[in-house]
Order: sequence, then structure tokens, then C-alpha cells
Amino acid sequence: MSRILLVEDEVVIRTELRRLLVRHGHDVIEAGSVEDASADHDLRAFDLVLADVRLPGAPGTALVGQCGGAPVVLMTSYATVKAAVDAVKRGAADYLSKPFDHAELVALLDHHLPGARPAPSALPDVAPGASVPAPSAPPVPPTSEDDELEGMVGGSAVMREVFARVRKVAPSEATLLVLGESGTGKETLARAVHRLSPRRQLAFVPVHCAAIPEGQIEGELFGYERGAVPGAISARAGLCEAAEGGTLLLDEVAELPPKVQARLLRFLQTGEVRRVGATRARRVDVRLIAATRRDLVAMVRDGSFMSDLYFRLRVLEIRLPPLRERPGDAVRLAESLLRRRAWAMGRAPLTLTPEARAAIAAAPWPGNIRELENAVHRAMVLADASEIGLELLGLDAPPQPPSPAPLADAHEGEPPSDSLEGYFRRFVLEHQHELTETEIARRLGISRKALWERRQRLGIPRPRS
Ligand SMILES: Nc1ncnc2c1ncn2[C@@H]1O[C@H](COP(=O)(O)OP(=O)(O)OP(=O)(O)O)[C@@H](O)[C@H]1O
Repeated sequence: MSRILLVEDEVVIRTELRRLLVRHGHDVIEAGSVEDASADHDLRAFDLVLADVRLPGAPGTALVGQCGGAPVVLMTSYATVKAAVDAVKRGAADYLSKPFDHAELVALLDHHLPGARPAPSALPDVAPGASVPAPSAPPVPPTSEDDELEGMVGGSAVMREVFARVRKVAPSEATLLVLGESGTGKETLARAVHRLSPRRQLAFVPVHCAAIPEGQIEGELFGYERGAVPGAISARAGLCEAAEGGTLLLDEVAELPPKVQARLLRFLQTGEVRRVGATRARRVDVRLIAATRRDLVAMVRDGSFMSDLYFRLRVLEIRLPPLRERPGDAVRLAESLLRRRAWAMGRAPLTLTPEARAAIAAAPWPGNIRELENAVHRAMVLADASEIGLELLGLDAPPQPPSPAPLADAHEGEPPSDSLEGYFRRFVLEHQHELTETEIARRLGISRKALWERRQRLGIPRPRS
């Protein structure tokens, strides 16, 4: 069991996070501010500190350097991401941009938690979603195996090719376009590229373009001068500048409005950023990785994505296959997750029954690795015995004999059949006219990013206001 200090002033969020961490076997001590945390506790007595950046009084970044060897993981909104990036440069272990999924947080903490662990050489796996290497983080075990790279698990032939390509493109400075359905691991791959690149010591800044309101995205990315955008009481650097020397990931790049696409193209052509309202541009040294689940070629054809930008983005390209096209990887990932979670929780490893393995391999996993992770986590929490069967995973037995053909086109775009998705659809359709996206996400217990993704996947676009 690890001892985690959680510093968050929003009681609802703090309670939710505490429950999550306790469910994962951690001992959680809470504080509403840096001052309370320092007054009430010995900051050096924790295995890890998880703190919001924006707090009443001192910011969460003030904890960096005060917690002995414990890694400090920061939670940040777009408004404070620059402060978080700076804090990582000063020794914070990592940061997570809000909104984030519970699975993302758990994976990140697993990666950074030290404590009573086996020696690195005995570790079963490398944590997924691993981020900026931290001075205080435990060393990541070497990844010499062909079926694993920087936290990415996958022994199928197609994933081995992806790994080979990642190794090849990482040292390059060229822009990389990562394509793949939601949850296939695009951000994870981008982090792997960053960690294998000469920029690994500097910031990795992921930006989820679809989660930033359309009216703010230009200022968030490129910064602004005082008074240039509503509410700009002082000049601010954008996320491009925050990533100086490091790597900027533009996730869901296809969602950028045309005006921002044009500005991004200019940035790629000149290597210079001009803040909104500024007359002078400044040179910024950033490697850009763009990711999308959309068909950019079709978007270029119908005029919704600039062709010049598309060609600038896809200097290098990597396509991540959906999980249903690599059933062996689904089982490999599930077993790797079981081992890693058990290790993080100090529990004996759980195993899958033969039926569960067959069902995992045969399931379509429309939400890909993220959906598989959620199913495995849920099963682990509910498991009483040392084996996990079909029921705990919420899967049906595969047809007998199991179909050898990949379950190629049984998902995207089709009406959802399972009851959770049915509930999601009903809830969103019933409430979307009176609730904001943030409220809907909160009531459903998911992040805004997850809400947006599910809307995309299930074909429930946001109503125009
Ligand atoms: N190859 C992998 N091995 C192990 N875990 C992985 C792998 N790829 C992704 N994951 C895990 O799966 C989850 C989803 O990955 P990620 O966020 O990178 O996907 P994505 O394609 O960027 O999703 P989205 O399109 O929804 O933003 C994360 O928790 C990540 O840690």
C-alpha cells in the first residue's frame, strides 16, 4: 500500500479522487491547500504527492522540492499548463491535464509510485502512459523485448512494425502524424517518441484540441497580448511556447477551426509563433506530433482541413491498428495490466480463465485499449478469487468454434447494443439541452474528453447553441 498526499481544494473532486485511489489500494491523506498540507503533515513522509496547480494560497507547484524523494504529480487545467510544464523542468515528476480519465491517472501513478517494489529488473512490465522522465521517479526497466516499447505492449507483427517505426522516427525532428481510432494508443505512442528522442529531458505537452472551447483555442496554443482576447488582462505565452525545446502533441488535430489551422501552418512553415494581437513573432523550437482518429484525406477533399497543413503534418506517419485487428495483443495487454495492477496494489497476480482469454481475443473492443483497460480494472476490483472469468469482464462467451476472421467492421457508426452505451445515449439526448457538457460529464462520472469521444463514437453530435 502506498501513502499518497492529495492536495485539491474542490471537495467534490477531492472526494472522487480519494475514492478512486483507495479503490486501487492506496492510503490517501487529503489537504485543501499547500499551507494546510505543510502545517498538518510531514511532507517527506509520503510515497507520492498529487496536487492541483491552482489552489487557494500557494500553487501546487510550490510542493516541488519539498517532499523529499516523493514524486510530485500535478493536475492542471489549460490555464495552468505552462506552470506545470515549468514545474516538471524544476523536478516535478509529471502532470496531467484536466479533464483526464481515471484510467489515465491510475496508469500515471502506477508509473511514478516507488515504495516496496521488487527491484526494477524483476518488474513485470513498464507502465503505460508513462510521461516526462522525472528525476525522482523510479527507473524504467530496460525494454529490450520486441513486444514492448516504452510502456507500449504489443507482440503482434503489426505492432512490432509500429515499434520499429517509432524507434526510427524518434531521433528525427520531422513532424509526425499518428493515425488511429480512439483509444488505440496515439498519445502513448507520441510519449514514446518523445522519450526516445533527444528532446526527452524537456517538456512533452499534450493538447487535446477538441476539449478546448473553439473561441479559446487560438489563444491557448499561440498565446496572446494583453487585451487581445476577452479577459486577457495580461499577456500570456501559449502552449507552443510552453513546449520550447520539447515536443508538442496536438491530439484530435482535425478538430482545429480553419483560422487556427492557418496559424498552425504558418508556425510549421516559419518555426515562429505570433501571439494573438502581437506584431512581432518569436522563434520556438518545438517538435510537433499531431494525432487524429479522423480520415484527414477525406477532410482535405471536402475542404474542412487545409491540404497544405495536411502535407506539412504527415512528413512522417504512423498508423495504429485497432485492437480487433490484433486479437493476440488484446490478451497480452489484459495479462500485462493484471500483472502491473497487482504489483502496484501489492496483491498476488490474478489470472484469466481460458474462456475469458478467448472472449477477450474475440471481442470487438470499439473503444480499443482504453475500453479493455476499464474492463480489466473493473474485473480486478470485483474479483473475489484469483481467477477472472467472463462475467467479471462483462463479456459474452465467443461463438463456438471461435471465428478466426478478424471482427473487422462490427462497430463504428452502428447503433450501440450494450446497455451501458444505451444508457449513455439516452442520458445525453435527454439532458443535453439543459445541461452544459461539463455537467453532463460530471453526472456520468467521466471526463469532458471521454464525453466528447463517446459522442463521436456513437454519432451524437453536440446540439448547436
Ligand atoms: N501499446 C499499449 N500498451 C499498453 N497500454 C497502452 C498502449 N497503448 C495505449 N495504452 C493505454 O491505453 C489507454 C489509451 O491510450 P491513449 O490515450 O494513448 O489512446 P489515444 O489513441 O490517444 O486515445 P484518444 O484518441 O481517445 O485520445 C491509455 O491508458 C494508455 O496508457
